[in-house]
Amino acid sequence: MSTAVRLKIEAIDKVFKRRDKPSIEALRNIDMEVAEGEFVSIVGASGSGKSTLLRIIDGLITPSGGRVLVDGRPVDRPGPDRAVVFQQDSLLPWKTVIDNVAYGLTLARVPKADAHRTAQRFIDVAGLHGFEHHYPHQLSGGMRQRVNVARALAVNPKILLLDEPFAALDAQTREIMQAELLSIWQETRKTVLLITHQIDEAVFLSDRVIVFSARPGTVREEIRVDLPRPRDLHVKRSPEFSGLVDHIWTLIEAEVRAGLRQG
Ligand SMILES: Nc1ncnc2c1ncn2[C@@H]1O[C@H](COP(=O)(O)OP(=O)(O)OP(=O)(O)O)[C@@H](O)[C@H]1O
Repeated sequence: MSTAVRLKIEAIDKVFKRRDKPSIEALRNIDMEVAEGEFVSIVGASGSGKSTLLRIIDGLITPSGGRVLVDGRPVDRPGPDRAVVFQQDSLLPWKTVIDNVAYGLTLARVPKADAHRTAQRFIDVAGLHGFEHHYPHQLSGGMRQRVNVARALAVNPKILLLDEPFAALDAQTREIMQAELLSIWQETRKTVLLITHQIDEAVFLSDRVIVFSARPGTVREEIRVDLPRPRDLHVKRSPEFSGLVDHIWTLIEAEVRAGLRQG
């Protein structure tokens, strides 16, 4: 595996200033790296600043201190090198699947035939072959999220940022989507940073899991996941898998209790 650093987070702090109310320190001195082609997840208690960090990486929020580097170059605004998938799908309801997936390319003035060819490739990768001309309302929640992932990949970003992409799905669909995401990742080998509340999801998908402390979010621990790849859902029944999940659970539980004591 390549060890080139694709994403570097250097000493990121974030304090939200609020009118007539105390400021909120969301993140404190976050340092982390994601290698090219690596799949990394961040887990942590609610309010530990995970989404804030993802938005800083995407360039939607300005940090109070520190910087984000992609391939060694600082970034401070959204750009085509980073694509985000959020919990709620952001598909255009009046456009078909293929036009939704091709949308970013058309905005970048890629000729329609080329845009559709690329879109078709990622529709196939995402297991949506045959649904190209459906509209979002004709699809299930899981399928809509696959369209979102296909759309994010179609613009060929260097980094795919996933913010709780399956949180709105039921438990069974969510498990299937985890396996689908893994096969998409195995095929494309994108650099991925995922935020999730589900510890088992993080362990199943990732090369590394980063556990955040309660607010202000700091890196509490980094856990390498050495489960063999390619993985399928059966790996969740292995003792190694359960051991990792238990360990992360214990860390987060301690943070949640510490957070509750702080109020
Ligand atoms: N725009 C904002 N203005 C003020 N406070 C904010 C703003 N955005 C986030 N916060 C606060 O910053 C802290 C971190 O929020 P964030 O959403 O990043 O946490 P999170 O770890 O993603 O939480 P969750 O897991 O519940 O989604 C929270 O206390 C939140 O209320």
